[in-house]
Amino acid sequence: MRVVVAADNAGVLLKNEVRELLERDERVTEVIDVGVETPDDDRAYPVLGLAAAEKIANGEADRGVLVCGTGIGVAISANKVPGVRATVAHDSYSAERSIKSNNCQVITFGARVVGPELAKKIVGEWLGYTFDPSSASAAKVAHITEYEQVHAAG
Ligand SMILES: O=C[C@H](O)[C@H](O)COP(=O)(O)O
Repeated sequence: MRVVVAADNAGVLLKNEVRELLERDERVTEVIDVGVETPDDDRAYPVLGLAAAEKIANGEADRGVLVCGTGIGVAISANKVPGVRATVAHDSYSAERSIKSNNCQVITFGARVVGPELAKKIVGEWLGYTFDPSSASAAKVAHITEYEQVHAAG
């Protein structure tokens, strides 16, 4: 599994901790870090969230972990990229259902909301979940995709 990570300056320290976790996880074949790398880089969260989501949309990454102050801004941004489903998930159950119900490729965290140990525990669990395309949830996700395709810009 190839995982893209990104954060703004509010989330960079947590993102870097998650990146180290991912780099040690045998289920992860590649970690792509689109930044920021340090807290003095003040590029805004949409820049990073959109860049990461585009890696998924263009097939360079399978999943993403994005961090900002709340997790909300990067989730909104990532969801603007066609084909990408992203959500903030600060608890195990939501993280699990984000895959099994919603086939989200992206999980987001708020570094001002959740501690690093909880976030890393959730990421470890999240890596183990897969979406079942034959499940009852598949048609619901397909409804979103169909809307997106019908209303695609351009
Ligand atoms: O959702 C936005 C993030 O929490 C970001 O890190 C902080 O944004 P703000 O500076 O606009 O509050």
